[in-house]
Amino acid sequence: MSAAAGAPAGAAGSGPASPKRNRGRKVAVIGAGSWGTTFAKVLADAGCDVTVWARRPEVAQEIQVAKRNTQYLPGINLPKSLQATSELERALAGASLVFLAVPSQSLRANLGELEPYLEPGAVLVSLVKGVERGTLMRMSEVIADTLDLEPERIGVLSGPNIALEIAREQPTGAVASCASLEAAQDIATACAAPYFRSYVNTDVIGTELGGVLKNLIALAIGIVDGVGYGENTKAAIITRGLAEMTEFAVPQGADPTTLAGLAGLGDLIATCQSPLSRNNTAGRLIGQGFSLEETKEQMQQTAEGITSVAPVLELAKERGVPMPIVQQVQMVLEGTMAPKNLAPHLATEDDVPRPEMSFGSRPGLWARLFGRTKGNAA
Ligand SMILES: NC(=O)C1=CN([C@@H]2O[C@H](COP(=O)(O)OP(=O)(O)OC[C@H]3O[C@@H](n4cnc5c(N)ncnc54)[C@H](OP(=O)(O)O)[C@@H]3O)[C@@H](O)[C@H]2O)C=CC1
Ligand SMILES: O=C(CO)COP(=O)(O)O
Repeated sequence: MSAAAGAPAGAAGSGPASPKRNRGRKVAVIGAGSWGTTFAKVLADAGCDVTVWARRPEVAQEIQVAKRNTQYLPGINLPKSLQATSELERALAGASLVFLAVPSQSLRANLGELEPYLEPGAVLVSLVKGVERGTLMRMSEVIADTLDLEPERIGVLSGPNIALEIAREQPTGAVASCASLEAAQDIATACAAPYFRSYVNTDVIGTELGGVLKNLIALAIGIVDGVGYGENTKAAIITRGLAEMTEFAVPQGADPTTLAGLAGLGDLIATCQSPLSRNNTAGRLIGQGFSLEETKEQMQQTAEGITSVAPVLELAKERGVPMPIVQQVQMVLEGTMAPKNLAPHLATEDDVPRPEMSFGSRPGLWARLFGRTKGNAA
């Protein structure tokens, strides 16, 4: 069992986060889209000396000079101290922590490009919520596979973190995770801004999968919203979606309590409720009758769920885990199921109605989830 999430790192008995704690600490953010730019602001507001890398020089220039990123964060003033560049070497010079905020399908190539400039001992932290097509790897696995780093140098940070809300300094929490609890605490401390606090754990698999899987459920929510179904339907999808996320993640080594926390349920709620969510928005367009291609054309930003559906279902099939909601999302995306039929198929197609929790038929999973076998349940 991984270390349980405790008090937010850096918060114990110390009152509000103090930027002094991070003074002089050089960190880098790779990717200057909505989340990369927002997270760079969080790190700067936590007192770090931050450089964000943008692949387009004009984006780097706008952040560096005007302290704005109008394409991704309209109306947001960025901290004066925030530096930006389109040169990886400059971004990574002296950085002990490197936060990765690019789309999942480009991460492997980006890692290859940045490798020559990494400082010895630098810790890489994925902010990415996707799975690599083809390899079916989570992003921490892609990092390990590409850079051959020890687990203590690979972290993830995830949670209910809609970028624009955080850029407006609306308070929220996250989970920083690493095989080394000390490294997780270090990551959490680096981004401890007054409006952004992180809990820590060593459950990298659960923390990472929470962020990946909630996107798929948010697509389903968007679809039924686009169809015009109401709150009962959405509540059923969120609840069954969490069960589906947990049944998928736990056999892969995730701690069920992680899925019940900020990186699972918390992010699921935020993404399913927010009209700012790109996955939710993409689903809504499809529910309204747009094709997948038309939807992709309309989306200006990354909706990771669209690319994660296939690899997640492949993994689920390999492991014999039923994922009826995600399966139906795939059918709707492929055009083989009408959006209005997603919810009626929601619960089960079994001839005999079954219990809400299906872990009972798999005693090992039941024991992992609840610390006891079904037979000796209190
Ligand atoms: N936005 C959010 O609220 C949150 C997002 N995330 C996750 O963060 C990750 C990044 O998403 P987000 O910032 O929102 O996405 P955006 O679509 O807002 O931005 C994507 C960024 O990646 C860059 N990019 C695109 N393709 C490449 C490439 N091939 N090589 C290098 N850079 C590339 C884009 O550059 P360019 O502008 O030049 O196209 C842009 O800077 C995703 O996995 C997402 O799930 C996690 C938490 C919150
Ligand atoms: O991950 C997110 C919130 O935690 C952002 O969700 P979207 O990618 O759907 O916008």
